[in-house]
Formats: sequence, C-alpha cells, structure tokens
Amino acid sequence: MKKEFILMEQVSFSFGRQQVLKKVCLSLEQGISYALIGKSGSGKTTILNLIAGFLKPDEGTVSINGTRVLGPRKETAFLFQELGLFPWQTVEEAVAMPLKLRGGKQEAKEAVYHLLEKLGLEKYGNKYPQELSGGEQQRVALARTLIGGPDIILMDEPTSALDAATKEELQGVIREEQQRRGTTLFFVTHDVEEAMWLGQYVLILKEDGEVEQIENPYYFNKDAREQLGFYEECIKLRQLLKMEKEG
Ligand SMILES: Nc1ncnc2c1ncn2[C@@H]1O[C@H](COP(=O)(O)OP(=O)(O)OP(=O)(O)O)[C@@H](O)[C@H]1O
Repeated sequence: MKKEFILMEQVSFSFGRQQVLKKVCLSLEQGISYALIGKSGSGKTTILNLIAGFLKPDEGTVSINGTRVLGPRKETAFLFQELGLFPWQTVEEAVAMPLKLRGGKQEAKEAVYHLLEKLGLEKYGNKYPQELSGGEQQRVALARTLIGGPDIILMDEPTSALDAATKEELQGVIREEQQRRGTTLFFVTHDVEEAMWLGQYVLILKEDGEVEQIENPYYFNKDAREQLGFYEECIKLRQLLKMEKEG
C-alpha cells in the first residue's frame, strides 16, 4: 500500500492580515518527484517554506514520515532562487560545507569530488563562485544540496534565471539524479514544460486552496521532449492554469 511521506493537513497560513493558504491538504509519497504550479501569489513558496520548517502553520499540521515538522530538519535540503554561495568559499569548500557541519573530514573531500565529477564541475574545485557562469553556480548549489544524501529536496524555481541551453542542462542533471537516487523532490515552477519534464506528478494549487494532482505519463520517457503529445499536455496544463486565473 502506498504511504504518505510528506503530509499537510488542513494547513492555513497568513502573513499579518493576508490569508495566503486556506485549509490546504497535500499527501506526497517517498521517492517521487512533484511539481507545484499555480498562479503568482497563490502561496507556492509559502508551502515550500512550511514543509522546510521555516514557517509554522497557523492551523493544521505538516508532518514528514509521521513526525510533525516544528523546524528545519537535517535530512531536508533546499535549492532556492538565491543560491546562497559565499564569495569567500571555493566550490570545494561550498559543496563540502553540509558534510563539515556534520563532522566529516577526509571522506568529505572524496565525496565532494565524486559529486563534482558527476555534475561536470571537477575542474572548478578551487574556483570562487564569481569566477563561474550562472549555470555553473547553479550546479555547484545543486551539488551542495545533494551531498548529504537528503531524503527530501525542495526547490523554488531553480532554473528560472538561466538561459535556455543552461536551463536544459541543469534540468537534465536534476532529473537524472532524482531518478537515480530516488529522492523525494518537491519543486515550484512557473514553467509548465519544466513541471512536465521534472515532475512525475504535477500539482496545481488552486485559488480555493484545493490541490489538483495530475500524473505525468512522460516522466520516465527520455525522449518526451521530442514528442508532440508532451507539448499537447503542456498546452492543456497552461489552459487549466489560465482557467484558474479567469475563474
Ligand atoms: N514575508 C512576507 N511577508 C508578507 N507577505 C508575504 C511574505 N512572503 C510572501 N508574502 C505574500 O504572500 C502571498 C503568497 O506568496 P508566495 O511567495 O507564497 O506565492 P507564490 O505562489 O510562490 O508566488 P510567485 O509565483 O509569484 O512566486 C503573496 O501575496 C505575497 O505577497
């Protein structure tokens, strides 16, 4: 039987007097990738922050694997728009940071270079973020997200600032790593095509707080982007979002 891993039950949240989420329910399984889409301002990032434990619900509960989320947990990793790479840290130091914080030393270097190699960054170990392109910086941030073997990765529009080619490259790495590692991935995007490429399920956050879940038949299809059906599904999703805005 399928079992929920991340569970939001009747979650309401307000910033001051502005109610952002009203009785939102979500049930996500372990090892699956979920894309969250919805109109601007509907509360997608707020949901991410609640699962991350950065915000607390006013009402309702968020739990992970049966334990209530009361603050950030070390097995949850994040990749947000602001990458949080420090100008004084080399790529190697940045990627090793999560392991160092947990007390790993020599193993850290090996693990870091193993991952840098996987992400095509092995030559950049001694470079600083400002010496790298936007796409390379994103891959460094992704390496830092993956290094500790998190069981959940939360991403907020991870490719929105990238040009088309770099975006595709990073999406490829994210998709491959998620499928290989079986990490639970939950990400917010404005890009319907990205949702269909990286999400095994696409979740639509609606105005009334309802979340519609659509299974993506193209998720395990490597050639999906060469198929007309893939783009037809994207158009359908875009129309659903538009109806949501108009309705
Ligand atoms: N720190 C904050 N203080 C006050 N209001 C906030 C804060 N963060 C977000 N909001 C408001 O809460 C609402 C939901 O914001 P949120 O960022 O969750 O939406 P979103 O769906 O992710 O939007 P977008 O797609 O535009 O990124 C918005 O109206 C926003 O202005």
